[in-house]
Amino acid sequence: MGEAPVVEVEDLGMRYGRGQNAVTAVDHLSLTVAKATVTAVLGPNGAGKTTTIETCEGYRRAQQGLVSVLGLDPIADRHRLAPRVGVMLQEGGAWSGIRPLEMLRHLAELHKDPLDVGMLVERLGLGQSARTTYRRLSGGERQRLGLAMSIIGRPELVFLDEPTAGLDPQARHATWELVEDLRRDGVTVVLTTHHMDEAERLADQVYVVDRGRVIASGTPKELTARGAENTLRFRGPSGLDVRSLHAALPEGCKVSEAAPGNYLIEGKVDPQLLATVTAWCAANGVLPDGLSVERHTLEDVFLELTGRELRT
Ligand SMILES: Nc1ncnc2c1ncn2[C@@H]1O[C@H](COP(=O)(O)OP(=O)(O)OP(=O)(O)O)[C@@H](O)[C@H]1O
Repeated sequence: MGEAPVVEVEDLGMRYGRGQNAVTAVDHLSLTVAKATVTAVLGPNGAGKTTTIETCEGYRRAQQGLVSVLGLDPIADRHRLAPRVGVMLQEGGAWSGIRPLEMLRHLAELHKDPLDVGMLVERLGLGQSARTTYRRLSGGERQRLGLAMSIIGRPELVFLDEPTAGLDPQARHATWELVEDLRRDGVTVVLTTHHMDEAERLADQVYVVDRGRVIASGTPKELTARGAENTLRFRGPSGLDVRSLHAALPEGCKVSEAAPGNYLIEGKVDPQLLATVTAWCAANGVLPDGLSVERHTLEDVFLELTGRELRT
């Protein structure tokens, strides 16, 4: 038997409003989070990620199903959970007149063994804004402060709602590194994101959510290994005879001219297939330009499962 899950959501159902105007935000959603792992809840806007995570944080009561956090009930056991769980909300969480440095020092005093305030300020690039009042901080600065506030007390478990939304690349990377350090220190992290690269980079386990339901789950590797294996692309003159190319390839490969002069081959892309394609090109006097074998991404997985782009 492995260790008990840190977070367990079973058959969660959540609706907003009543009667005809009711909106189903979360629909029979189940997920399990193991200790000292990073779990990403990945999905487009409105998929139900925030509602799910807010239920785990004890801000909303589960209308259907069960939610357990560190073996406790997020609402009934709120006071026992508070010192053990860090929460980064999508919006704010600090008073408008307070400065980041004051806020962090204040929180540090409330904890027995806080992280070093200076280290957090430095790592999250908050040095410049450490003495600016909260109301004057940029969205990205507020977000980085929110992250610092959620982890300063060395929680066992952290919930991060869209931790890198709107951050510049440098701040995104600083956030990712911090999350990786948390995992290394044995902290369990649950985050929501609509960036598949973030889920691919950080998560041990990904739950792909759409319209309130989990439509796929697994490690990033497992998820991207399913369905169409790989894609081979090349550019050439437009109007090549794709039927002739298709006939040269093993059964099960799809060939298309995705845009004029842009050719796409989907299927089991192996060295043999690559050799067949280049031989066909040679026989037809075509010099393939920009020939590339592309890995299946979580973005492709989402597209295949829903017929829609992830970033909506
Ligand atoms: N307070 C509310 N009242 C009514 N409907 C709501 C409320 N909060 C969320 N919803 C609806 O519930 C659904 C799920 O929203 P939720 O915020 O959980 O999704 P999300 O995946 O977190 O999206 P985002 O990435 O935009 O935050 C959406 O259709 C949303 O419009």
